[in-house]
Amino acid sequence: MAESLSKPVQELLVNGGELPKKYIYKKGENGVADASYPLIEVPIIDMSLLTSQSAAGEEELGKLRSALGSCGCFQAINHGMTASFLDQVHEIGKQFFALPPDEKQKYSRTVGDIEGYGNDSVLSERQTLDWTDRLYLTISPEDKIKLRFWPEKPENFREVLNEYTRNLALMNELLLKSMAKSLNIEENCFLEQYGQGATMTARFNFYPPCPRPDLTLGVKPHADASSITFLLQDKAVEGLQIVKDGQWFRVPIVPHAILINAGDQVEIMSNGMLKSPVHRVVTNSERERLTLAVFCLPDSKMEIGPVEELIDKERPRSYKTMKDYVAIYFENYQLGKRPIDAVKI
Ligand SMILES: O=C(O)CCC(=O)C(=O)O
Ligand SMILES: [Fe+2]
Repeated sequence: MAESLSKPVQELLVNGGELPKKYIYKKGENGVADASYPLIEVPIIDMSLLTSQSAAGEEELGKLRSALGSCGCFQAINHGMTASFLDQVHEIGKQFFALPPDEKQKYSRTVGDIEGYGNDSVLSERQTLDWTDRLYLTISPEDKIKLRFWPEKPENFREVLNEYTRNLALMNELLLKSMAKSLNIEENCFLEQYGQGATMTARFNFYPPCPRPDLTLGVKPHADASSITFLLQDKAVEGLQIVKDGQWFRVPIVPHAILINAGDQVEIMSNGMLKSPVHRVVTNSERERLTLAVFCLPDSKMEIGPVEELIDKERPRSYKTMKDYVAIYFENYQLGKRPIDAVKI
């Protein structure tokens, strides 16, 4: 079936009316039970300690390894960005979604492209759509940026997003090295698989209030195709949930921390020692929620696979080596499969 575009979620219920069927899961089918879910304790990691040669530095590397090896995520603090700067990053997203529909539509994505403003791609008639509108942008490298999708309002949008990108690019490099060190392998092992054409993409996720949280999902369960994902959560409104040991948990908000999770490509490169967690977003009937996810992706022309030093008798190779994991990801995602299973041995 050819892809079709649908009306922004934000505009669906402005004049009242019924929740459209294509957003509705059958009772219970969205997996959201009536009972509330427990909060998970997400480890907090002090980024400034990761480069320290001290005992505290060693300890932080140990925490990093155990966080990514168990729940697959952690809250990064002391990351070098001020609270007021992160508030600005959040604000540019909020202000964009608050613009009149005509203004936002100037940046609409087109059929077959994921970049730009829009909502879930309609790829099959049976698909249940996510209750969210998005603004999806390539933010690095510069020559892959498509400025026609970058809002001109608010005025500081481009400047703020560029500065955020520069900060996260440095953090990505620091983390890839720290992850390698924490696994006692040469610090450039993961970076070497990155290549020259590595990219970063940003996705502003806007979740309008939804009258039936029991029948919808903000984002259906998935793990990320990235190597590393940086999530700037909404400071005031919860919604993210994560699977650990087969159970769903709510992810707490830590204001001005960046929630960092391993994506599938780190799980693959680390031969499964670091985990790409399955997560979803639930809706709520009262408050809108805005988050910004930034995905770091290795060069699609590079071969990605488990680092040799992490393969041995006790831990045999668990994943194939491949190029362009993102393409494999979307092919399988559309078929309703967990993409990483397609590259498991
Ligand atoms: O909005 C969130 O809390 C998470 C969004 C997410 O999982 C994604 O954009 O991949
Ligand atoms: Fe995600």
